[in-house]
Amino acid sequence: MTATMPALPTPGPAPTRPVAAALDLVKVYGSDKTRVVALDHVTVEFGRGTFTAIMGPSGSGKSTLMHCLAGLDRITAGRVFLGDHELNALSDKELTRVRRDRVGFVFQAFNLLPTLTARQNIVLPLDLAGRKPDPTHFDQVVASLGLGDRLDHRPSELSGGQQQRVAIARALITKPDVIFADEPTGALDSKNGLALLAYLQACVRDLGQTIIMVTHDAKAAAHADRALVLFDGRIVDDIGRPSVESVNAALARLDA
Ligand SMILES: Nc1ncnc2c1ncn2[C@@H]1O[C@H](COP(=O)(O)OP(=O)(O)OP(=O)(O)O)[C@@H](O)[C@H]1O
Repeated sequence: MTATMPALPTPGPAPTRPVAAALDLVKVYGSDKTRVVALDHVTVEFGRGTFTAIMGPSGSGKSTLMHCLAGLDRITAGRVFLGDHELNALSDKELTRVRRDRVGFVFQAFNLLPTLTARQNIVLPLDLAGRKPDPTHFDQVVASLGLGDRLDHRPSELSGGQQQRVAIARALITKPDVIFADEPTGALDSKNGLALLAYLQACVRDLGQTIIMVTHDAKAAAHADRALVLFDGRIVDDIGRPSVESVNAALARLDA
């Protein structure tokens, strides 16, 4: 089932056609005494080919927002759009297919399958969908990540930085509408972390990829085009061209 994405007011500079959006999104966990409002009427849109960081204190709703936008979690109220789909209107089966075909994921723990080679891990989402990789795209992704001579290695034979690059190649291989990255540099040293962030920026700039990244790290957020700050399930700041200073100042205001 598809639906037209409504026009939403866009804060920040240079709006592009949105590829993901939440409209009056509410997510409640539990009931009665255990009831938690994790997202409290969130409205936001993400332009195609943009790189957004989601920040905020622990428990502010960052992961919940990412999971709802990615179709990993069902919403309580409101609407969520991804590509041509209104996720809340899809059956579980349709949602699984959209997630598999239209979304890429990169996690802090690289989540590679240990018994598969790098090559097999990269093409796994296509295998699961019964699709063959486009050889040109495969070669481009592998070359741009410098993985050409590592394709027959298993994850245990790769460094942390190389494993995370395999995870990014796996996320890129389906040409997804959005890549969701959850603390992608969390398990890397600062040199590998910076290299990874530079690569994510290049994916946005050169491939027009859309990336939404949850992070606690102001330095990581400063690599994005935009930083959203969440607090108590609401978006309280929306910073265009974030710097370490502007992000830290926004977080400091939360304590004031
Ligand atoms: N499955 C769940 N069941 C019940 N409550 C949940 C569940 N998942 C999240 N919550 C609650 O929802 C709120 C938002 O959680 P969320 O994980 O989205 O925050 P976060 O900003 O990602 O936090 P962190 O930075 O610590 O990862 C929190 O109060 C959390 O305890």
